[in-house]
Amino acid sequence: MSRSEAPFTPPPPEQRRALVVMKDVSKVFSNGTAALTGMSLTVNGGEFVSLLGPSGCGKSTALRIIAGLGDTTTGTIDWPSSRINSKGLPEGDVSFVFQEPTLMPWATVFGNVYLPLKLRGISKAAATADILAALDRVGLKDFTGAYPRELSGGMKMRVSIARALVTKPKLLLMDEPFAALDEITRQKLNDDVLKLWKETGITVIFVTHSVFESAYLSSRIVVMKARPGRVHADFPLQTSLDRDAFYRTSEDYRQACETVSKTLIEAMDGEHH
Ligand SMILES: Nc1ncnc2c1ncn2[C@@H]1O[C@H](COP(=O)(O)OP(=O)(O)OP(=O)(O)O)[C@@H](O)[C@H]1O
Repeated sequence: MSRSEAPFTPPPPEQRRALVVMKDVSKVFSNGTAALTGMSLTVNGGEFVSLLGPSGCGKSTALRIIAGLGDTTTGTIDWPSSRINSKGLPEGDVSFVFQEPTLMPWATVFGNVYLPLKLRGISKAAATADILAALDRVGLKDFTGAYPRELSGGMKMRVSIARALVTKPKLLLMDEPFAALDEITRQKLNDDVLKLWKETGITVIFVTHSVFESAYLSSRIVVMKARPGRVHADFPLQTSLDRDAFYRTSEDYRQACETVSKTLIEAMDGEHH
């Protein structure tokens, strides 16, 4: 990537309308586990927010609740800038990418990306342009006819991202999407996701265990604390540099990693390792 590109900057104010507002959310599972308590978080349009924290601090639970994949015990989730359906969910505005690509092995790359549109009753002919555009975005337009077994782990994850993008969501929720990939593939996918974020203006909430990954990707970091899960720290991460291979070896990045790392250690203070 050339150094002449615009530096990494947070989205302009007009994009920064609240997209999702989690207010005082608690979650107690039926076995009595208090996964979240009093969690409040407002994510604005155009942000790239990483949720970071020790194992079991409720990152996935928070993401699933935002996605409507689980109820809150108390508290509310509001979508101030979305149209809400009868289930209280923002119709079509949210997509989820899991750690496992969860592709259908019997369907081609094209068929896998078609699925969310098929479920909405859209014909293949009407969906084709959007499917190809989503595959192009993740660099897979030459693999439409391939089957998942023919793809590498990174490519499978790209298909999973294309499937999430094909519905043109405002918000992309990613739960440790690259944790199972090797380091080089992971860095490549980090760059691809950043490019996607910059080019489309999509809002991302990204769950990760990695200080380095969160410091590389995010415009804002939310560090959570465990037992019960809650927000420990919430801060923006700005830099004068574009985030690319040069950024990875820059002083700005080193400082960002140090800040995130110190905050994470604070959040884990008192835990037994
Ligand atoms: N369906 C469930 N039933 C009971 N307890 C659950 C359930 N799902 C999660 N938990 C518990 O809730 C707490 C938060 O879990 P969660 O998976 O949200 O944490 P996490 O921060 O994403 O963890 P990790 O980083 O290890 O993935 C944990 O103690 C977990 O064991």
